[in-house]
Amino acid sequence: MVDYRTVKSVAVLEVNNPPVNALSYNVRQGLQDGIERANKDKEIKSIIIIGKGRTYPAGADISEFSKPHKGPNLIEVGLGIESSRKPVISAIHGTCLGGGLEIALFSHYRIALESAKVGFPEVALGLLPGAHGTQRLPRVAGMAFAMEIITSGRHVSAREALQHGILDKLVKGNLLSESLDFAASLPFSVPHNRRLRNVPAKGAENADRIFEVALNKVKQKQNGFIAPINCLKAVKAALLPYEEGAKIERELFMELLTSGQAKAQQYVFFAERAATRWYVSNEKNQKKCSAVPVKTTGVIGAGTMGSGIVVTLLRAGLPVILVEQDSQNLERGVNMIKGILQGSVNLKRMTSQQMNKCLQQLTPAQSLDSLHNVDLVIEAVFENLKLKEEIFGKLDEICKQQTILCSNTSTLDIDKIARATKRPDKVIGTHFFAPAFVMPLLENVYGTKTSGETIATVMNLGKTIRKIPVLVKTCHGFVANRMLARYQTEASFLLEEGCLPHEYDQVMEEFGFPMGAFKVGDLSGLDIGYRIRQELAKANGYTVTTDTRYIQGERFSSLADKLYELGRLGRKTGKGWYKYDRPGAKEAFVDPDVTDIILKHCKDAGIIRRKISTQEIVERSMYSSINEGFRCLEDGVASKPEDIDVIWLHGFGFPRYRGGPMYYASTIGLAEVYDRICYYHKTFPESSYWVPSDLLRKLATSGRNIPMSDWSTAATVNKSRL
Ligand SMILES: CCCCCCC/C=C/C(=O)SCCNC(=O)CCNC(=O)[C@H](O)C(C)(C)COP(=O)(O)OP(=O)(O)OC[C@H]1O[C@@H](n2cnc3c(N)ncnc32)[C@H](O)[C@@H]1OP(=O)(O)O
Repeated sequence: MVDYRTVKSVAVLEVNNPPVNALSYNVRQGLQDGIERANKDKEIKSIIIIGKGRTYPAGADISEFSKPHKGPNLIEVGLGIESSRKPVISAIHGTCLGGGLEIALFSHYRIALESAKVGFPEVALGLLPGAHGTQRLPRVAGMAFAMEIITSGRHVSAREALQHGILDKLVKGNLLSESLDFAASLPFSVPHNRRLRNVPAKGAENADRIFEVALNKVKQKQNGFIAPINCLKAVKAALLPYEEGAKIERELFMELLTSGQAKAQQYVFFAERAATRWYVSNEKNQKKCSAVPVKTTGVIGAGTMGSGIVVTLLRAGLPVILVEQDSQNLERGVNMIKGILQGSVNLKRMTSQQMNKCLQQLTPAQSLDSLHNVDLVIEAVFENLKLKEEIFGKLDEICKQQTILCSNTSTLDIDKIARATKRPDKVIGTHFFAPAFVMPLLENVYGTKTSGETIATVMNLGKTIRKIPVLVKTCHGFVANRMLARYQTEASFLLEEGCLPHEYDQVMEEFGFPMGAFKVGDLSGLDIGYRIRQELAKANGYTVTTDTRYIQGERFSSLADKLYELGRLGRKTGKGWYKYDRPGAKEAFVDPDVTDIILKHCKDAGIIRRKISTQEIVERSMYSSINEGFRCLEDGVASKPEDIDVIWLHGFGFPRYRGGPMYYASTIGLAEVYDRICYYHKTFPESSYWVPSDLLRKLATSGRNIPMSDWSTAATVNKSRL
């Protein structure tokens, strides 16, 4: 795991633990042994630590955090490096992160390739840099920079790291030979100030103010997370004598390590990577199927969704033909695209040149015929099956044989859309989330006949356009909207039973969502849900009015439709579940008119309102969704619980420190979740979604604590084998 060799009078310790040279037990042991051996060897004058392959160590081995500790810990290894009598140089390339950067800061010198990145991403794992990183970074880069880097977890370019004193030298070309030259230029002994423990933290004079500013920022931006706060406290402790600061860092680290948040965030790290791996059958899976190249694309529909998708494709360097029949709508769409890109320039996320390059790749068009030669088309028109079937039928005639046809539908059956073509193997759903140029999730939806090649291509496309692609099977609403429907329905029933929109939203925001369901409703527009309900009614042969209380025996709340019919469409009209200073404004105010509408609605329907507890709001919102999540696993619509969690984290802003709804259920305990679902089923028999999922029942009553990794297989085995 650490190869030891000598080059003239230099010992080279090369970490060899692919893919990212994580500091696993064997690596730590190898580094400790290597430093000792080099110090004992009279011929050796200096020591270089370097990574083999793509990177310098990118951090501790995250999978070891949940296992019993083995071998020397990172601090022991680091202290061994610092106390080495012979100078130790860290030679950095790739991503030098977390524990990797700590090893570099224990070293006496740091030299790096210009392309390297350094950083402390521990905060994203619910941790702090617990091997003295919080004590050492302020000693080279100052309190303010250390607080910013450690609480944001951002990757810092080598150039910026050099400017802030984290690196001593940048080099080009061969890192090892440059490091050997550097080593040859060093004195034989280690100067006092090259051992960072001997250096005071920079910025001590303004430390209190820096801390307060940083604390306010994390409270605003990372509300609910405990790690950023502990990170700040630990960095502040760097003002104390070294041993005292390190002791405080240790206490704050242990507090985090044993917290539920760190466990959830580490689960998310692996879930995000697992979600991009896909398996449908022995023939259709990631290992067997290759993506076809996508060099040219088309998007149909220049509305908000279509324009957002175009921006995402352009930003990834893909040329796009945007088709919209109506010239005014096309112009509006192109202006929207320009506006979004200009916004990125204003925020310094891209340069004007990059924006112009993107715009050169955009071809507006009014006829589908212009798509005849593209590799992949994404249809993003209004959510109407007939319209989509018509468009896919035409595309099938127009596009070359190999073109992959994607629908940005959020609910409709991909098999039905595919049947409108003679190439169902090349038809797939690509469900983007609004705003498409911001939201990281891409829910890819395969139909019965979608080929493995088509799936591989859109999963690959997801990565190319910097989204997190998750694969699910077609059904009404797929995973995201199928589960969300339960969440939203329960929210509307809770209003009827006793909550007000702001009371509900406050509870769910305290749970960790960035916005409660009613603020989200106002943001998306109440007309969207209204149209979907009317379409659904039409398709299923019933009518919905503001007096409707039941639909086909199921309880229904018409409150949202009442607001719609009063012209309260949300932010865009300045009135929705809340009121706003003006149309388009962001700040929501409680509106007494809405309270009156709700109270009258309840009175007319004969509903006696009651006080509803926080626990009931959270349980009904989350457990109804979780029950549906288990059904998705049961039906094979989702292939693993991680996929569901990633969909909620990146599609709906589920709090990362709770892991996702399925992980959250595992922390509550499936037996408890199942009991409460049974209780709500008994209490609300007119809402059939409370019928407990068979899979959940099997898992919850198995008498064993079945790990999440076995939930999907449990869907296919009978109870006796559980
Ligand atoms: C008393 C003792 C106190 C001890 C205190 C210890 C304090 C130190 C803590 C830490 O160091 S925490 C870890 C900090 N580092 C990170 O968080 C980096 C995480 N990794 C990444 O951000 C990325 O992987 C990357 C390095 C930027 C590379 O990205 P890329 O997209 O190229 O590859 P990935 O698909 O993300 O990863 C490839 C492969 O490697 C696995 N992996 C990556 N990092 C780690 C890790 N630190 N530990 C274990 N495994 C890691 C990742 O899961 C992928 O695996 P597969 O999915 O391919 O199986």
